[in-house]
Amino acid sequence: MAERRSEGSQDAQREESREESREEPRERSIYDHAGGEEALHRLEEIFYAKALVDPVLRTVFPRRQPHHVDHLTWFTAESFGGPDRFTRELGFRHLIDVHRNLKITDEQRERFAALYLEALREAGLPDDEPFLGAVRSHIEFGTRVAQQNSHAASDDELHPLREVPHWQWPKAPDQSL
Ligand code: HEM
Repeated sequence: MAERRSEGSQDAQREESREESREEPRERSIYDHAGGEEALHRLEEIFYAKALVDPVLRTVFPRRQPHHVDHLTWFTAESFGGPDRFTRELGFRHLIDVHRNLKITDEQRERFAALYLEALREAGLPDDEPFLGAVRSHIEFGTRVAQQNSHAASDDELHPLREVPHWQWPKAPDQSL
């Protein structure tokens, strides 16, 4: 039978997790800081539910695609320093292909980014500035790449990115001194 924790040791555990949350975010991967696969999956699920009913995005997301949330989770996990499942199982070329010819408008790109940040809050992911900064820049960059690729009439017009980007923590203010 599992040993029951005494009141004292529960207090110690709570104290320990408070200590952990005070840990400098940049000391671990963005993926671990976010809460790993489970947290990112929750975020993508909330985001996708919003996108599917959004009037601005309805034309690009007319119906639920069964793999969308999983694939988005794999991509984000890999980009944030987690497992490289997206590259191993799908490959970056797949990402280019799915956005081709979508003709994403500025309004759609901006709405996609806004809903993503809304979902981030609702999913209960960390809300410290370094993490929010990393997600904002990741989504800003990613939506621009997707938009450019969605209009490319030939391969020459594609964004030059050819692999899942490895996102970094934003620079701490004191590092720029
Ligand atoms: C950071 C930006 C973005 C990332 C990381 C991303 C990633 C992905 C991924 C992983 C898929 C799944 C492909 C599959 O199921 O195999 C996908 C599909 C798709 N994306 Fe994006 N995307 C981004 C931006 C956008 C934007 C701005 C739009 C349109 C406003 C868009 C529209 C779509 C559509 C329509 C599909 C295909 C249909 C579907 O799976 O629902 N994406 N994207």
